[in-house]
Amino acid sequence: MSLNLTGVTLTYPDGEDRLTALDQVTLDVPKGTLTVVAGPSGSGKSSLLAVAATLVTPDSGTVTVDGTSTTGMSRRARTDLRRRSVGIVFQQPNLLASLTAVEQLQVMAQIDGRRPARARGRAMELLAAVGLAAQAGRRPHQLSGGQRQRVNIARALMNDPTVLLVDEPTSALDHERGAAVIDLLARLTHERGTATVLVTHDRTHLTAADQVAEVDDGRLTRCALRPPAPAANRR
Ligand SMILES: Nc1ncnc2c1ncn2[C@@H]1O[C@H](COP(=O)(O)OP(=O)(O)OP(=O)(O)O)[C@@H](O)[C@H]1O
Repeated sequence: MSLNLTGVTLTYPDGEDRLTALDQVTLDVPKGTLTVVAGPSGSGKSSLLAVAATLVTPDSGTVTVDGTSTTGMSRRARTDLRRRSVGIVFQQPNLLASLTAVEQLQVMAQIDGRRPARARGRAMELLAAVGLAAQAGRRPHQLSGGQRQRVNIARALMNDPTVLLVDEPTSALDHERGAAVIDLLARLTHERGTATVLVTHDRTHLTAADQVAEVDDGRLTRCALRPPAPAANRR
């Protein structure tokens, strides 16, 4: 398993009381599979993603990323684990206005102290993987919303993460472009072997999932792993 949550409970302060955002959530996300987490607004989807990203420490339960339990880890160790093993795609691409598509990716490698020439090669390879090789020199304002989200996804893959966490990536896109982004995420997950968690309120995205997890009021109400399709049918 590349990502495992076991008995995770997370509460937030709520006046005199505590609000339970996640209630005893247990979820396994194997490598090379796409888990779609669906649920209504306020059900705990973003909280689940924040805990899985090790950005928020749960009150109880364990989070294991790439075989490493995060229980009792220092903040520094969690940051290192995140940089090494986790890619995060936020809802809004948050691209830097002055940088070209390829530079958006290279910046990630520079932060990690990798060699610029190698980083450029990897950035170009990833842009090609998301269908944007020809747009590598364009700045964000010269790209469509769907293309910007593709750059965002490619950027999250720069550190070759084992775990890919994606928060509502299609909220700013029309249905057709949104579906294309979800198909892309499923393909990249299978090709690159990431353990991917996609959070959405759009139930049409469930069809792309290898595993469907439904959250309601902080509880996992359904979690079903689909049998893999015959090899010939998989893209
Ligand atoms: N920082 C916080 N402090 C207090 N309560 C919070 C905080 N963040 C979230 N909550 C509450 O925790 C619950 C779960 O919120 P969460 O953001 O995880 O839901 P969600 O399913 O992602 O919702 P949405 O689809 O609207 O983004 C909600 O009741 C929310 O109000």
